[in-house]
Amino acid sequence: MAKNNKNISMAVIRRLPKYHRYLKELLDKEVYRISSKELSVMMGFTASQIRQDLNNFGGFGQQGYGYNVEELYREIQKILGLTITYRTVIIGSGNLGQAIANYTNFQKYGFKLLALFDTNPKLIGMKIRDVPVFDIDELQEFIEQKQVDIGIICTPKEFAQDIANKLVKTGVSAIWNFAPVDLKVPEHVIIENVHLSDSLFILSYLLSNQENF
Ligand SMILES: NC(=O)c1ccc[n+]([C@@H]2O[C@H](COP(=O)([O-])OP(=O)(O)OC[C@H]3O[C@@H](n4cnc5c(N)ncnc54)[C@H](O)[C@@H]3O)[C@@H](O)[C@H]2O)c1
Repeated sequence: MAKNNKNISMAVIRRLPKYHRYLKELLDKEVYRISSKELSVMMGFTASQIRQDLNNFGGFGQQGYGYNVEELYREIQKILGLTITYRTVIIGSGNLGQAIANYTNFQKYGFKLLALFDTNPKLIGMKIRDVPVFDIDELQEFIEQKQVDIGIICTPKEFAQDIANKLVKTGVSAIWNFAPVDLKVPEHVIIENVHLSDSLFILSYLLSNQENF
């Protein structure tokens, strides 16, 4: 059984999605048992790192047996909260908002998309897959009525703080922010930023510092 998840460090938590992904691949290939050494070769972590990480939430490894892939996968799903259904909305229904809405995999992991919002009359009234795009003026009432958990911000950065304030006011618990700006929200609201350009610039640094480039 998992220990109290609150005691697991964020450094370990940030590695869990990678464990989740690799274990899912193993299950898809009908591999049900794996040693920390084999996992380490696959994932590029040391075997001792893997043992340390997985010891954080219960001893799943058995000497001479390795890890039970299915049990470990289920436990990591539980720790990551992926056994819960979340109600989400997207604010900003342009390129990125629509791409996220069209990516059905998030639904499979329990992130239910209820609606998108925008200010552009050409988009309002449209459906992305089967999900409606509403006027931003309807955001507050919608969130309160449908008890939305997560607001996904895909607007230009100039509007992102104002949208975040609106989301906080309606009582959402978490914000997934794609606008390239650091938003200010009260402590009780969870915020996770995805700054794609930060990652791209690291790639640029590595590439431009490569010998022979
Ligand atoms: N497209 C990408 O690959 C990408 C990558 C990284 C980051 N981002 C960031 O994501 C955000 C969206 O990018 P995009 O390419 O989808 O832009 P986009 O211009 O295609 O879409 C933005 C949408 O937000 C809407 N909008 C503007 N103000 C609004 C408001 N107050 N309330 C509700 N909707 C509003 C616009 O009408 C538009 O439909 C930007 O901040 C961008 O920097 C995008």
